[in-house]
Amino acid sequence: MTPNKRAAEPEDLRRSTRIKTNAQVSAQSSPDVNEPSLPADAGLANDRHFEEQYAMLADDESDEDVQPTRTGIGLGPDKDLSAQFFAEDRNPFANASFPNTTGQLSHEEMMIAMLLQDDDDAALVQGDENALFVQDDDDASVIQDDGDGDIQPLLSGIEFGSDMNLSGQAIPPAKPAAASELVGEAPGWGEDRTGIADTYAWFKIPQGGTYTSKGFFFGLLLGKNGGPRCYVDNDTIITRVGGGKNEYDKGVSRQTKDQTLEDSEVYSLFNSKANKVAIGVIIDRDNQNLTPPRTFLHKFSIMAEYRIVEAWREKLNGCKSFRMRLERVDLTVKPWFALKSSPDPKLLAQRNIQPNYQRCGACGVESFQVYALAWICLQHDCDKFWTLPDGSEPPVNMEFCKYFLSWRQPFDPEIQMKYSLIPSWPYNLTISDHPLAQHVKANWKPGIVCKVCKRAVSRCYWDGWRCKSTKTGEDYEGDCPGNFQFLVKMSELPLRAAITEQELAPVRRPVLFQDYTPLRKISIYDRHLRRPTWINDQACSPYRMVVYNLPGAGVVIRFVSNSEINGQPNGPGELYKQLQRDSDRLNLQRYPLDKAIAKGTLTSEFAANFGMPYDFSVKVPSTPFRDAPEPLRFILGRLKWATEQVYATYPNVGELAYLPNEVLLLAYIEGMAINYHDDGEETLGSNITSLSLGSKGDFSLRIKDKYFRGFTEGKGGKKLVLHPDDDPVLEGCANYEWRKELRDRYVNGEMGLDHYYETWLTKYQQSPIVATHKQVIIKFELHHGDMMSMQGAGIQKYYDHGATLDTKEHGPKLRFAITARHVLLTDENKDDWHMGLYDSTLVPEYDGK
Ligand SMILES: O=C(O)CCC(=O)C(=O)O
Repeated sequence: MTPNKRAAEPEDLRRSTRIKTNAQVSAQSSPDVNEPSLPADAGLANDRHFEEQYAMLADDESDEDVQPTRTGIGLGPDKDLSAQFFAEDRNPFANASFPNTTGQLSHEEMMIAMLLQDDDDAALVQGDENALFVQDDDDASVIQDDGDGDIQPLLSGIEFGSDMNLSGQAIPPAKPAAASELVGEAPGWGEDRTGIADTYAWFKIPQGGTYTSKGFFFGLLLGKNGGPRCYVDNDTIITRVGGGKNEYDKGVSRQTKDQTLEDSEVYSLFNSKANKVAIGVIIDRDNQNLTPPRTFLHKFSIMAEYRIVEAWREKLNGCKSFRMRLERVDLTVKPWFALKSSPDPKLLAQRNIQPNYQRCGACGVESFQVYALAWICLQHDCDKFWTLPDGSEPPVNMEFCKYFLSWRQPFDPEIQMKYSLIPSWPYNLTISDHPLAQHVKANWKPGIVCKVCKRAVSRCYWDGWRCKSTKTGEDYEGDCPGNFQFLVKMSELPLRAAITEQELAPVRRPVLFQDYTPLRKISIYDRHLRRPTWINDQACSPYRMVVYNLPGAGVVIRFVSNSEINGQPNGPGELYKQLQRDSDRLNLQRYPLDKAIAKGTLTSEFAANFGMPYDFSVKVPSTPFRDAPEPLRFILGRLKWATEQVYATYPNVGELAYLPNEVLLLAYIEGMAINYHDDGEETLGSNITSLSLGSKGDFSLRIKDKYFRGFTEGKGGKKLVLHPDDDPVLEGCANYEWRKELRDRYVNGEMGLDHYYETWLTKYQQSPIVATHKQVIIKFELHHGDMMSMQGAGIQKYYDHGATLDTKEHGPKLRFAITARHVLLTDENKDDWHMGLYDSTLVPEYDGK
């Protein structure tokens, strides 16, 4: 998705740095003061009712779902993950000189003095038993009875943040307030970002601090530390407008490039502001920008709905970087995360306080004053941009100007979030008993908010949502006190609905290869697609055997099924039905990946393992073959037969003929896929054979990046060229010709290693730039009843593979991929050997017919 780019600077940005014509400038009385004023609608309509909306993911076409990946799992011996890798005060009461000099009345003192003197034309606007709200022509002020009868004048024009003292400074508490000292508990929380991303449609991204989609800004996550000049109190947030141009330094992101209006986070922010889109905010338990500090119960807590008040540019780490100021949409209530001891919210009539504005002498543009130290021009193309009055660069850390902090907006009923802050319940109306309604993305992709403990719960179970921790270790949150679950009965999806082609299976399938497509129509990724080396209808009749030879690595063999095979008793048609009927016994689940960029990432597909435990980057518990439901045993019989055919046909690949003792069942429904990965664990034999049932899958095999490019990327972009003995120079790899020639010369003793590396790098520099994609070599469809075998350790070492369901055609889908492997028997796994044992009484023999 490429969001529309804005051609011109947005109106919103211009409003934040108000531009005056020369005529306006000269007509202005001096000094040019913007009085704090009340808006016409202040104090009205402040009891906003938060209507819950349904957060329907199904209609969101954004492609920002990050597919869980098994990439990098199951790495073979080459285990190569790394390679993969302030201030002239503009207030009317303020002294015009800067800085305030000692001996002068402080700003606050002057304000109080004026307020107490100048009450002649003051009009009582509003009051309650504790507070009187007085308004005169100039100002909105407060006199408050603190309960003991002493009238405490508060600063005119200042809405104290509940956590500020009289001087507007943050009150530093001795230690963070405990969660029990807070007003309430989070309306939603998550123990990992994956759960949050699944559940909250306004933060559908498991990585990064902002969620934007289709040119709008929807959600923000406040991490542990937003870096310098970030601020969070009960009502406001001041933080950077994140973005991709950051690097991390000890957990704090650093701006490394200028941000511009073209950056998606930036234009999305201005779009959302202009369209009055409120955003949802999540906070990390360890956030260090909270004033005063406090602790939360959970790793990630949903804070509230916020409106975007302003965005402006500053300099951070030498780069122009956007910063934003957010305000809670509903200021009439204390947020749940406020301290119980904090004062109750003030009425809105008190809140329309403006920040101080000043016009820049250099560019004539007004900017508001953000920092207490001095007013600074925020017009990014002005010579005085981000410069203190004495011409110096502002320090990295500065206190915020109290008027900036106390600035509040009048309530605006038009400001709404696109998706409910907390998804309403029942949140997903698409869950129904109709058999065609359950095997769609909208029914598995969204997480739910637990009705008991409010945890964000991803769909981990075939039969629904169970509120259980997906994590172990120090962040472990434990299981739901109420064992909350929301279960659905997955009805059977008839084959006729899973397969959308006119025929469920043809009599015989051709092997499709786009030889005559004009080259320009073939994507660069497909240029090296291999034709099968052998197609044979006799060898394993009635299957069509299609073989792809991968020299130096192994073979990929397809057993292409047809209507005859699919209709056999206990054949693919029946097995597809039986697996669904036995689903209660299959214990199909989505499990967290051991190694994932976003902690808690779940496999996209549901999985269950049978036979020997298979140790890979997902911990899937195993059921011994003898306890496996019947269809699994029939399937094992078929996979065993196919494995035998492979060994019989290709006895020379130098591998021992290990028969399967482990079966992994994967179940995919619409929107699920298994990303590129290999099955190259050292604990496995080198044959992997699978059966496909139900909807069509698209299988691809590609050269791993390291072998495709011939080098790995070291620190600072250094190219670490592969040792020639570890570079098979696979057909289809980048720079194939010269790499092959060079390696041959090395192998033949014509050049030493140093000369080899030197020549390699010289040739590489002379060659066209190589993209970091990994070249797809083999691509085919896996239809209902097809089997497929990968034979040879080199295939797992040099290539990775993945499978997707049709992404172009939306609708219910169900595909089972059942993959058999041989787990090597060692002393260490001796106690598990019994799990993989079977004989013909347990596993019916299959003869291919
Ligand atoms: O869905 C498929 O056919 C592929 C399954 C797979 O790659 C695996 O189990 O490792």
